Amino acid sequence: DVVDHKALMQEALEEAKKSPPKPTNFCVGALLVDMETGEVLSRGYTLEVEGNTHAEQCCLVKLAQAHSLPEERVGDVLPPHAAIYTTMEPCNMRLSGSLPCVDRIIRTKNKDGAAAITKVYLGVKEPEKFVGQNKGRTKLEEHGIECIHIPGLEEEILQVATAGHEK
Ligand SMILES: Nc1nc(=O)c(N)c(NC[C@H](O)[C@H](O)[C@H](O)COP(=O)(O)O)[nH]1
Ligand SMILES: [Zn+2]
Repeated sequence: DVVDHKALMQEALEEAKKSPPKPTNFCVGALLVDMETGEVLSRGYTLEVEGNTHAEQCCLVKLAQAHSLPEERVGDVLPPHAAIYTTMEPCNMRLSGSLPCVDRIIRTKNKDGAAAITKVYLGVKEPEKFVGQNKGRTKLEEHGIECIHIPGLEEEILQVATAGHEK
């Protein structure tokens, strides 16, 4: 395999550590990667981009902005096999009511209308603290987007993710 999944998940965790802790969300880090070359196309962490933004959302919007595109058109500039590495599985519902990352990932199509992001690598499932069980993986799989758990970093990912929560 040309890419080292655990090394990329570790890089996503390094992004998560940059996120300002908050009691009402999780500190998450994410990468957007070209699966054929292993090149990191974009990185993001929770709240990096102004507004109440998620790590996966930041990856998408930063790359779109770099090409003067709206977030929903980022697929235009993605390679045929892009993947997201996120320390926590993409959200499927957000207490703020903002568009969940599962929907942002699904709507990202390339020029011929196919899903531009075909794999999601996740470090941990979302703890059932804010929105109960996250059914996002099922929804992604229904849209042909494979979700793969990369084990080994769970403890540190959760420690970083909940840094803003009262002990
Ligand atoms: N995958 C993921 N990436 C993130 O960057 C992030 N913050 C969460 N967090 C999921 C959690 O369910 C939501 O943070 C709460 O539901 C509050 O919703 P808002 O974040 O305020 O929209 N999950
Ligand atoms: Zn999200």
